[in-house]
Amino acid sequence: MTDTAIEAAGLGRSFGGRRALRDCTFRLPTGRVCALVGPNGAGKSTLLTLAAGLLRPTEGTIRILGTGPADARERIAYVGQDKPLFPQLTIAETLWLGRELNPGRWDDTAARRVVDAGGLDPAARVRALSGGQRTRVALALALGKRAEVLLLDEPTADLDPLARRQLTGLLLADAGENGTTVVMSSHILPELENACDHLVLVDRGSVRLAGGIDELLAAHRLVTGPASADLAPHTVVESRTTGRGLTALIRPGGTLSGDWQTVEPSLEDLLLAHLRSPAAPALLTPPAEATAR
Ligand SMILES: Nc1ncnc2c1ncn2[C@@H]1O[C@H](COP(=O)(O)OP(=O)(O)OP(=O)(O)O)[C@@H](O)[C@H]1O
Repeated sequence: MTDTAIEAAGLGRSFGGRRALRDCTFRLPTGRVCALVGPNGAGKSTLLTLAAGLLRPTEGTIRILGTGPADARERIAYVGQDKPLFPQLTIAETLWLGRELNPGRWDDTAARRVVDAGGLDPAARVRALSGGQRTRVALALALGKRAEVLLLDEPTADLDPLARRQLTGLLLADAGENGTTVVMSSHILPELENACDHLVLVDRGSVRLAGGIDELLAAHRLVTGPASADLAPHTVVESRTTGRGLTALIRPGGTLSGDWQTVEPSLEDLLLAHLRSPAAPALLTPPAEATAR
């Protein structure tokens, strides 16, 4: 048994000489629900496909549940953005195939719960489903597999707001009951803030932040003070002069003087400040620190 779901050490992947991912070193403990965020083209899908063993690294290593992704394949469920399903099969036949491909693991109740919650007719053919309905079937297959690590690439992007909330709720309840580790990429920050307890921020192929969301937020302060005040002992992620003086997102490197008004940033404050300041140093809070091999 390992308490590490994913461990990357110096992980990188190039496509035709262009590095999509570089020098990623982080650890994700088991049982966490991890938000994988970053701008378009940051490398999130590349990281998920490396974790799923569908792509090989060109640098470094990635280990899942203490082993290589290929050896962990039965214990991983991956739902990519294209959600490949057989269009000619019905939903019932698709779930039957899931059971046949996962002997000894398949949880029919979990899979059917996802399909039934969307009011889908089991006799409907996949080719007749809408994009959001196909997403539901793909998530039903992933939950039915009873995987220990769920890798979900923008799982809710094509769902309507009600379906998004309902499916996220189902997913989290199922993961909580079974101790499943979930990694999900998304651009919908409020959804992630409510659903996730762990964060990996990728930007331009590099990991910029990794760790528990509470720990990452607690390591930062949003401060406002007079434009002349000194932030020297602290790590400044981003600073701006506004009508109210100087506003900055910092990592305190000691006690802040009385000149500053301070609040804990929101997740959005934290992410946007890091994305606007690509030169700010990366931060991995302790559970996310990995030992480079
Ligand atoms: N198979 C491929 N061949 C060539 N380049 C690729 C391939 N897959 C990804 N890339 C490149 O790698 C970089 C990272 O892409 P990736 O799809 O991982 O980003 P992403 O963070 O998932 O983006 P998005 O939020 O838009 O889905 C991009 O520059 C992309 O063009």
